[in-house]
Amino acid sequence: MIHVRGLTRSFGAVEAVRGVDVDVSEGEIVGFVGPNGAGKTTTLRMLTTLLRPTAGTAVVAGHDLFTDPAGVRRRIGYVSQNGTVGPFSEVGEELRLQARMYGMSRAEARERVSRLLSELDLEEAGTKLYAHLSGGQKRRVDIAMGLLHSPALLFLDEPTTGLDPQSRANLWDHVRRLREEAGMTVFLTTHYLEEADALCDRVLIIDHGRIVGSGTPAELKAAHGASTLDEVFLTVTGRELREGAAA
Ligand SMILES: Nc1ncnc2c1ncn2[C@@H]1O[C@H](COP(=O)(O)OP(=O)(O)OP(=O)(O)O)[C@@H](O)[C@H]1O
Repeated sequence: MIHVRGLTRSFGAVEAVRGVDVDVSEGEIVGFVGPNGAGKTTTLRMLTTLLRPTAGTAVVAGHDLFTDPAGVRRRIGYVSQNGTVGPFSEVGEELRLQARMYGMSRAEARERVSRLLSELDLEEAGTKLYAHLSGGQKRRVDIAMGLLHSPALLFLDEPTTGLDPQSRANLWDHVRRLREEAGMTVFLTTHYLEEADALCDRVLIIDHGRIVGSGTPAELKAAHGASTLDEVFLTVTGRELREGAAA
């Protein structure tokens, strides 16, 4: 679903991403972790066609990132940290409007949105303003927005940041269900290593623009003689993720 070699992006003298290789298979949930400024968002923005790489090759969801970015966009969903729904938009209406922009008829849009709202336990949220929802509901609405066109591959940028533990667990249940019921491939960034450990099939660790660790959580722990991913992270980056996050 993702095959990337040597992906690179500089901003002037700053080498944000320095030759990253990524392979993600269909149906995998892959966690992308790293300290602040490590290059996660830059990588995500490149993989989702929002930022042009300086170098590298990449096939994302079956389309070449460089020669067919529109093909990539048709098959992926991207949920950014900020979301895209206006605070004073009525959730259902906004989703239906967006569905119409994807070319659905009025009836198809109504059907698609009501199905997504139901799948994401958002039935009650449909008639509310986005600003009036809980943090967890907002994140699920953001995800619904990213799923309208039934993408095969979903990118989530820190989907659980700022949520309380219960809402985080609930969100993860939904992410897992997307994979189980729709066969969705999910590539996400997170600052919570215990979540990545419990929920990701594989984890990629990026630091200073390079991949410094990759494998299943079990493989990573075994390779570093660690009992938690936090310990692995400390070993490969020389610091704790939360320290990085706070910095
Ligand atoms: N538009 C830009 N112009 C200049 N430098 C940039 C730009 N975007 C990112 N950078 C730099 O590139 C590096 C990687 O940033 P990036 O946002 O990808 O990191 P990150 O891992 O996503 O961090 P965070 O966890 O804070 O979101 C940083 O040094 C950052 O300052």
